[in-house]
Amino acid sequence: MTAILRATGVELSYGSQRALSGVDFALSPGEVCAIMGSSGSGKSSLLYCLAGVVAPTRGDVTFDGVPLRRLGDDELSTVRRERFGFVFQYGELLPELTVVENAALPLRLAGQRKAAAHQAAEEVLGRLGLAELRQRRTSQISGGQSQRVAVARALVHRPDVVFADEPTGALDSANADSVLAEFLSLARSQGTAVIMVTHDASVASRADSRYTMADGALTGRAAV
Ligand SMILES: Nc1ncnc2c1ncn2[C@@H]1O[C@H](COP(=O)(O)OP(=O)(O)OP(=O)(O)O)[C@@H](O)[C@H]1O
Repeated sequence: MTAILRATGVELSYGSQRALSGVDFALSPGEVCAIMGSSGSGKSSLLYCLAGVVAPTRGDVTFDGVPLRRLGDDELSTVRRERFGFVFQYGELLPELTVVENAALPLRLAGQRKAAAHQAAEEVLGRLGLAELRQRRTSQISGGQSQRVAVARALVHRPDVVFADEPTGALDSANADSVLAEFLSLARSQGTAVIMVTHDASVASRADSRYTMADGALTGRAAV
């Protein structure tokens, strides 16, 4: 199958600090992939390069057949906003907005009207068991609920790829298990590919494929 996202010979240096060296990577549409590795091995740096947040020092990242470095800033922002989704360790929600407003944000930023955006967001929130909290401000919900809202926001616009950096790292293990299961089940049901960075082997075990980063190189892959 043609890769939706591909890295070829990607290198990244921060000044004299080499973070990535010669990374090759390919993600199929709908594939769930986990990237493990010790602290400082380059996992977040790889995620940033793959998501077009940081430009590699050398090599190419290609999304849907187009090298990201050929895109201008506006085109790259549009790809990130409309074709990608993001989940971070602490949710990173906007506390002054309600649950449904947070979840609907990608659709509103893409120009969708409020009623349609909120309807789509409520459907996703319902699938994550959050329907009753939809009018609550996100400063007034629990950590597990916040992370579910972050998952809803990452998936609501049916992106091609979701980038998840320690998506359940801030949760206790019971909560982490259920949020992860709901996240991956929703992503799989809509054909969204996922790249998760994780320190947790049980999180990685739920992926279709697993890589390990060591010293800026991607050293192993095991497709399930
Ligand atoms: N902005 C930066 N400036 C300089 N060096 C950086 C910067 N960001 C990361 N690094 C360095 O690049 C290397 C890779 O860092 P990166 O954050 O990608 O690792 P990581 O595997 O995600 O680590 P962790 O699991 O601790 O989050 C490390 O040596 C780190 O110190």
